[in-house]
Amino acid sequence: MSEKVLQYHKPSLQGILTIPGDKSVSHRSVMFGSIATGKTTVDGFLLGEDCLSTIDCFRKLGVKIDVDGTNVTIDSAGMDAWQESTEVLYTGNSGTTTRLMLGILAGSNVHTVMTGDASIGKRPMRRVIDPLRQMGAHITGRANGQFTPLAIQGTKLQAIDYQMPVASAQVKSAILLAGLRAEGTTIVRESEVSRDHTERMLRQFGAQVDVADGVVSFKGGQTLTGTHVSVPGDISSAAFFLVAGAICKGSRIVLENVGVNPTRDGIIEVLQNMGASMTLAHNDDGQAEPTATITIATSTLKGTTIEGDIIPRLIDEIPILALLATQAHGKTIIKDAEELKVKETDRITAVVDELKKLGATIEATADGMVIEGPTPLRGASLKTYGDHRIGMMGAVAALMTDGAVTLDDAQCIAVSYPTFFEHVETVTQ
Ligand SMILES: O=C(O)C1=C[C@@H](OP(=O)(O)O)[C@@H](O)[C@H](O)C1
Ligand SMILES: C=C(OP(=O)(O)O)C(=O)O
Repeated sequence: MSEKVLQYHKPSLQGILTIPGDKSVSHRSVMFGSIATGKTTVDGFLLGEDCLSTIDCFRKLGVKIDVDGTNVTIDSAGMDAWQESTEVLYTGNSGTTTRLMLGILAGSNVHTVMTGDASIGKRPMRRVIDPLRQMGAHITGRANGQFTPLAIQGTKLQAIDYQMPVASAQVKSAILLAGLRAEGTTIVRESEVSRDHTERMLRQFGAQVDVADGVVSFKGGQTLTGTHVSVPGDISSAAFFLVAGAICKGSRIVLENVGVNPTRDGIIEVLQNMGASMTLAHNDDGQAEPTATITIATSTLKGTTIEGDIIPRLIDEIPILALLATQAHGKTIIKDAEELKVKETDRITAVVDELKKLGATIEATADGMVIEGPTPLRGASLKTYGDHRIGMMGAVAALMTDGAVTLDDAQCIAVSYPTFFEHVETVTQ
């Protein structure tokens, strides 16, 4: 654990930031490149610890992966060429790595054992393993497969027609990746659409995927061919600076290369609804994942309600949106977000407890929280719970407080945004 004391004296934020690569897309670029036959080149890769865990897992299966700055090259002879690892595949803090790997490994021809850190050891895996078992997967783990460590014996799979019980791109993606090796057409039905990076990337690697009215159909037995992937900037990382720019007095910052995939852009809609001074310039570069340059300035904000099908489009942004709401006039209600309880930590409890220490008026509900603003924030000692997004929420709050904010563990931020504090320095100078 690395404690960090943050004292910024309420700066005005100015400057331009290029937002680092999207975590979801970076993971998938390595996974798809390792499954595909031939060479895959990736630019803009996120060098966050979670994505490095994904690289490490595939290297242990014998895939050749070179990292040169944010350029990654994956050379694979296809998944039938993978070798059984004598070592346990270690997924660190990454739910995305653990859950998508389950789908991939279920239909492979290798036996693997996979585990992660203490946080991963508490996150539910049956949501993925249940549908995979219906497809014929052989997976065992603690509590009948609910928790890591997990053992996966790759085998032949059959397609399923699956109605998603929760809005989760990790569950959807695991099923689709297993479906690649399954006999028949795999169908995943979503009542609320979750991020669609897997569907987009399958097409980039040459597969055919049909999507209509929340129903994804994918014929098994298709092969993937190596290609080039350009990773957009991560809107979930940009979120911290969007909020910082909106709530710090006298600020105007420009965020370049922000991924604005419509299944991820809920925060833009919320900022607009709350009255933020924000403009978007879309880049018309024909990439699989759309990007934009976003300019944000200090804003007079009003409270809002965040609920229903926008939740999957901003699920990882809720901690920082809660901080934003402490500076908005009136009440902000966040509901339908019980998924927050099964992230790196219980993010409802963590957000409410830590923002209260800063003086916020905030209460937890069964499926979200209610925040009343605007409230001046004061310095305090905060816990991150080892959760990168709680750590960054605390660091952005420190830009507004009179006294210092101390984070008990700032190292956890490197999971998704290793250059976060450098970027804070850039805009506070
Ligand atoms: O598929 C992905 O890359 C992700 C999906 C989301 O999780 P769920 O699928 O559990 O909602 C999100 O919270 C996570 O940060 C990344
Ligand atoms: C929930 C997150 O990631 P993961 O599920 O991959 O650990 C996140 O990045 O906020």
